[in-house]
Amino acid sequence: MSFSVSSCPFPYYKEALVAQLAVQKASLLTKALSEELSSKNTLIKNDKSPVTVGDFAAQAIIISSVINNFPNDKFIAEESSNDLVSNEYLTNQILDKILVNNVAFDHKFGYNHNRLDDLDSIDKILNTIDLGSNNDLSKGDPDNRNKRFWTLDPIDGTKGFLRNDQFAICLALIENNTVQLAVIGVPNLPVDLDQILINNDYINNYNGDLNSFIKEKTSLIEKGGLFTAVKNNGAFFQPLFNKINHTSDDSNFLQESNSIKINMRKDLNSISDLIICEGYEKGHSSHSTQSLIKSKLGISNTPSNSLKIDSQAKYCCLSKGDADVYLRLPISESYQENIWDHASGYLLITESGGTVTDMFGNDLDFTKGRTLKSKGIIASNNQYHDQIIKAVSEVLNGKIVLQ
Ligand SMILES: Nc1ncnc2c1ncn2[C@@H]1O[C@H](COP(=O)(O)OS(=O)(=O)O)[C@@H](OP(=O)(O)O)[C@H]1O
Ligand SMILES: [Mg+2]
Ligand SMILES: [Mg+2]
Ligand SMILES: [Mg+2]
Repeated sequence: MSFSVSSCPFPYYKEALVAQLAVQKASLLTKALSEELSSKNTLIKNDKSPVTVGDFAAQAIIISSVINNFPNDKFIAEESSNDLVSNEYLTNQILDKILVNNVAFDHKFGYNHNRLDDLDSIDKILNTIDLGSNNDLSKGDPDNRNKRFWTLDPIDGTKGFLRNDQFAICLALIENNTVQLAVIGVPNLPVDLDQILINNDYINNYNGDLNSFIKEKTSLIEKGGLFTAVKNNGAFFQPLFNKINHTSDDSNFLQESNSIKINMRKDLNSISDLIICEGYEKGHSSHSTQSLIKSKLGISNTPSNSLKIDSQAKYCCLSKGDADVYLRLPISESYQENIWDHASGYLLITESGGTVTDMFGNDLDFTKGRTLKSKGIIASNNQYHDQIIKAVSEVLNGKIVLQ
C-alpha cells in the first residue's frame, strides 16, 4: 500500500509527494460532497461547531496515506471518532463515500501506484481518525519541541463548506520545531481571484435576473488550487484537479511539475493600497476590531479592498498576490487558536515572502500542544507589518473589551 521513490536531493521530497496526493484525494471527495445535499448531514460537536461526513472521511484518507508511507509518524488532527459514537448512519456514509472516491480518484487521474490509503472497514476508519489525537503529542500539557509530527485540518472552514463556499484541506509537517512542509487544497477557490471582483462590479450594475446571472458566471470560473510550500525552497501553486507528475530522480520537482512558484505582492506605493483578507464568520474573529484597525491604517472598507473568505484559503490568496494582509483578531479573551488552523498557512506565507505573527508581532510556536498559546493572527507581505502591529496595539488599548 505504500510506494517508494528513489533518493532525491530535494528536502522532504517523498513527504511532499505523499502529502500532495493525499490532499488531492481528500479534495476530490470533499468537492463532490460540497455539491451534494446529503453533505448537509452534520453533527454538532461539544464546542457547538459543525462536523460532517467530509471532515471525517478526509481525516481518515490523509492520515492513512501518510502512515502507510511513514509508519513512525504522528499526527495532531482536528477530528475524533468520539463525535461519531454509535452513529451507524454516518459511519456507513463515511465508508461509502471513501469507497466511491477510491474509484473516482483512480479513474480521474490514472495514477499507476497502489492506493495511497487502505481504508476498507468502519473499524479501520475510526481507528485511523483517532491517530490524530490518541498520542502523547495531544494529551495533558505536551511539550512537542524536537518532535516530528504532522498537523491536519481535514476541512478548514466547515461552515464555508456547508455553504458550498470556500474551504481548505490543510496538512503540515513540523520537525526541528518549525513547519517544514505545507500542502493546502482549496477546491472552490477561483484560480484567478480577479474574476470574482470583476463579477462583483457587474453584479452591482446588473438589472436582470441576478440569481441565474451569478450561477452562469461562477460556473465558468476555473476553480481549485493545490498550494505547496517547503521550508527554504519556496511556495508553489498548481491546479488542484490535474494529475500530479513527479519523477523520482528530479531534484527540483516542484518547478518541473505543473506548478508555478508564487510570491506575495511587494513594493506597494502606499499603505492604503493594501488589500485585506478577513474571516467570513463573525463568530471566528472580531470584524469590529478589524474595521477599527483598517480605518486607523487609512484602508477603505470596500468589497474590493476587504475580502471576507472562509478558511486558510485566506493564506492562499495572500501567497499568490491576490491580497496582502490577513487580520484575525480574537472575539474572546479565552479562545486559543488550533495549530491545524494556521500551520500550513504560516509556511505558505513565509515561503512566499511574507510574515505571520500574533497580534503583538511575536512569531508563532506550533510545538506547545494542540493550540497556539498566543493571541490573534496578523499575516502580511512584510512591507507594513510594524505599522499594522502598532495600529492593532493602539486600537486594542483604546478598546480594552474585545468586542
Ligand atoms: N471563537 C473562535 N475564534 C476563532 N476561531 C474559531 C472560533 N471558533 C471556531 N474557530 C475556528 O475557526 C476555524 C475556521 O476559520 P475560518 O478562517 O474559516 O473562519 S472565518 O473565515 O473567520 O469564518 C474553524 O476551523 P474548522 O472547524 O476547521 O472549520 C475553527 O477551528
Ligand atoms: Mg471544526
Ligand atoms: Mg479549521
Ligand atoms: Mg476543520
